[in-house]
Amino acid sequence: MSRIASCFASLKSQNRKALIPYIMAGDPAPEVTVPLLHAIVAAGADLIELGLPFSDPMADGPVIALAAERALAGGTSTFHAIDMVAEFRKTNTTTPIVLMGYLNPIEIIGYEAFAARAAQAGVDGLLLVDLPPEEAGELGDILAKHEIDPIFLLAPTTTDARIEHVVKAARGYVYYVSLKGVTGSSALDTDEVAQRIRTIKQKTDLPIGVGFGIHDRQTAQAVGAAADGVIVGTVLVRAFAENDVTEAQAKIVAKVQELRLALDDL
Ligand SMILES: O=P(O)(O)OC[C@@H](O)[C@@H](O)c1c[nH]c2ccccc12
Repeated sequence: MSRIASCFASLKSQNRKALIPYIMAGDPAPEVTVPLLHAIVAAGADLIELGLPFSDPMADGPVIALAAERALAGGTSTFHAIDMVAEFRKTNTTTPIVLMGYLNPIEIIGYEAFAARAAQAGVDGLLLVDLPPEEAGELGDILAKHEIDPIFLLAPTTTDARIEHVVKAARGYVYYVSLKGVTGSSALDTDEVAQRIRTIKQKTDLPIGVGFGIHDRQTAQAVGAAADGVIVGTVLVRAFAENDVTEAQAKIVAKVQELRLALDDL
């Protein structure tokens, strides 16, 4: 069983929901990331989405786009991000890590070189925002060979026919984007999210993680009641824009703890 599958299976057997923080690799500096990964696991993260810095992150709002800029300015590349996972794996062999980014840097590296190195580092999944399953062909085969789960996005506007198609190509979990717009948007309609999750669940047994707009106890509980996991990005990443590194880390840890308690109190 993959690390992602066993993570969700173990949570399910305990009737708990996955807490999935998103952080940007190398934000604001390379040496910050690995200790932060360990700290958020200790604070209650079940799985981590690690952002790959990219210069044109079109699905991201200003908070995460600025995090990518800080990471790039600090010298973090896709390979550096993979090395951070290898470093993390020296002392953590259970928490799944999904790399999250855009296709371009991976095309430049080459699919095989990327996947081989990511798999060796202990990466579990890959989500490329601008790569729909229809276009994943060759990369999909290479990821399968290296046992890296391809994660795909479903949006409020995805038709039922397309949901079927996407979930067939997906492994690990399905990422349902709770609202239209870019990361960091608010205006979460939790009733609509719950209804969409029911529709998706009729078409797949994969766990469903929901992200966009989750930032506090109330939004985590409302979404966590319907989904298998909640993904939280902007409210964490923002800490680095507003504080020095030590304070930012403390705020991120406190927020992860708050969300963990909220999900365990459902
Ligand atoms: O930032 P939010 O609203 O908490 O949503 C999670 C999101 O940031 C994270 O999963 C993510 C970061 N970059 C993305 C690009 C597309 C989809 C999702 C993402």
